[in-house]
Amino acid sequence: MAFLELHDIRKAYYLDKEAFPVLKGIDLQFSRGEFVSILGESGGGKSTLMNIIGGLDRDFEGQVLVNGQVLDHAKEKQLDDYRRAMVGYIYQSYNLISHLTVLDNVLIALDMTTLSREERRARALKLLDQVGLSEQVHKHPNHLSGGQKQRVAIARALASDPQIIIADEPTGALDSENTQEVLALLDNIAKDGKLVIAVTHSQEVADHGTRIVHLADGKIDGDQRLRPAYPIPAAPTVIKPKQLPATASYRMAFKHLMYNFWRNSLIMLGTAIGIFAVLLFSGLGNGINGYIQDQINSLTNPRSITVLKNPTGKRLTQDQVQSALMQNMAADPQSMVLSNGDFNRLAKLADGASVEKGNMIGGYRLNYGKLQQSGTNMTTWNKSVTASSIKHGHRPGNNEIVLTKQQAIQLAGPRSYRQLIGKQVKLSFNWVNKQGAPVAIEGTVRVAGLSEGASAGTTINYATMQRLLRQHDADARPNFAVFVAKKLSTVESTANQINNLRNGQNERILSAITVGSVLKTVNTYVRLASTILAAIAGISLLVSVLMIIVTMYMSVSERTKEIGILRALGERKKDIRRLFTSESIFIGLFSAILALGIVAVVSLILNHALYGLIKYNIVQLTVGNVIFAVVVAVIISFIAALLPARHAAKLNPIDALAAD
Ligand SMILES: Nc1ncnc2c1ncn2[C@@H]1O[C@H](COP(=O)(O)OP(=O)(O)OP(=O)(O)O)[C@@H](O)[C@H]1O
Repeated sequence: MAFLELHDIRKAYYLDKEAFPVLKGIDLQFSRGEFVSILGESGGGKSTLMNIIGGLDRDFEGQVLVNGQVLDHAKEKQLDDYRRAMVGYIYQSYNLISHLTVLDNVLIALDMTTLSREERRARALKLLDQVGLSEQVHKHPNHLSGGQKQRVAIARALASDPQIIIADEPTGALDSENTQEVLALLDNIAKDGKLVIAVTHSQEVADHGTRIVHLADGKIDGDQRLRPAYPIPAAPTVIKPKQLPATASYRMAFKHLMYNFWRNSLIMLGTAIGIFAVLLFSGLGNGINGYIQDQINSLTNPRSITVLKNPTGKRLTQDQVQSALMQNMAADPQSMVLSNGDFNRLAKLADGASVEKGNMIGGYRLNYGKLQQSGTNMTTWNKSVTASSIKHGHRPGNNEIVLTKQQAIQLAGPRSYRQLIGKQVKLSFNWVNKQGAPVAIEGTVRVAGLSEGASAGTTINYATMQRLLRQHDADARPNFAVFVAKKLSTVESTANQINNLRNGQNERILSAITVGSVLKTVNTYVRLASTILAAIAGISLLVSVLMIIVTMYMSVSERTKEIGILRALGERKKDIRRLFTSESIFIGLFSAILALGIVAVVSLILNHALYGLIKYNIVQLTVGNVIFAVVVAVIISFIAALLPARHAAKLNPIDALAAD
């Protein structure tokens, strides 16, 4: 039984539905140990026949039998396995992969065998030594002569120990000396018991083989045996094939990335800028949010709830409470008075650490020497105010007041405003007595400190305020309360309870103001700003994605021939797809690392530059942000590569090999 049989092989190419028959019924039988030369005029169909024998062409009629088994050319997977296990190719134009070294070019065929890493390397080096290239193994193909390139191709074709070697014009591009050497190598391969089929135009080359088959007009018109086939060795070495492992694709993708290092660096830089924008804006979002919280918390104790009388009886929003308070405080101060009953009810609420009484006045005047200043709101010092809101001096003790920096500047001038601390100022305001008649209040207080910042306020010692009011026979009953919760987590629910306290007429009696609800409003704006920033970052990320897509498409068209070579070696569509997706994932991953580096430097600079101004690190990246950026980078680079990789995998191996 012949090792390889061709039965009635027919093939036509179609141009606008018109058939151009190239092979018109080929019947041939080949045995191992033969060195067969296929001769014929140009365009006679020799390469077409080789593609069919080599399992690259699936579109033909007739049967190919290997070892008595029909090769089902309808099944692509079976042909992949056949090429991987059985066929080694040698081409006229060598078809080496330019970005791999000589050694790696041979190793790619060995990646699809069950040999261990060391065995693969040892075999590749041995084969390169046999073809006389042991000194050149670390060179890239473009540093070799034509003869040397063809010898690398022979070593690669032999690497996985295939039984059939197909050589399409193997000496076509070589001088006579190299031609002789290559022919001797091919003869040696046949001597090892392999089937060598070489296509040639040259009678001289054909005469070196054991048999010449002549092809003319799509048919065999001569089959001449020059000498007997070589005997087959008793126990041939068998190297078992296996499918390409994923790690081999990753390795190759990485090597390609490194080979085009500078070009890829630019692409990675471009992608990194997109990821950097995402990271920076997330970090800024965190920082601004944290800064605002910090500012508010430093001015106001977050566990405190300011409680006011609700003169409307209805539910009020925080804004309504503020404006109702202002109106009532001016028009009818007594409507805002909190009764002992109110305080008792507050004291009974769960989770209360303390309930404090406070007085708040609407309009007042301050006099220092000849200068006067009027203010709109002053409260007694209470637990909702934190000591850190006082930037100079200290909290108001007995007979003391804390002014805002602005007030101090108006009273003492921008240069010497701080010297106001410790000085006496005259405080005057209008209030009412218990009967509701107006009373003018006047007293002298010492400036204890100055508050500064967005929510800086004027505060006076509670006992001092009480004394001032009583001295003038004014109504000294408290008009606000400060409830401090034990836990931050219950502040909002307690505030709700306070808002829901009702009198006998089922009217709401109190309104609660918490810093949490102020924070909520602020956070809404911060979130809005963050969303806008995220959208900008998203756009730059989209540009990055498009860049990767374009790069990958360019890469596929540049590497079309390589795709053909890999398919001829037995790689599956899946392997080709993975080659490109993994390269893209590497780009994404390295871009993310680069972006992290850039954002680390930029945030360091920004934080350093702004710290002096705001005493806060304005860019704050969390581990979550970093993980998110890396994951997003990997996912988008994978998605970006899907279409180009699919396109690469779908290429017809014969067309890919024919690419320039
Ligand atoms: N993909 C294709 N589409 C259409 N026609 C094709 C295609 N490939 C080959 N042909 C035609 O089929 C014929 C046989 O081509 P083939 O390459 O097999 O010839 P060949 O004997 O190897 O020629 P050469 O010795 O010049 O390489 C030629 O006329 C060629 O133009």
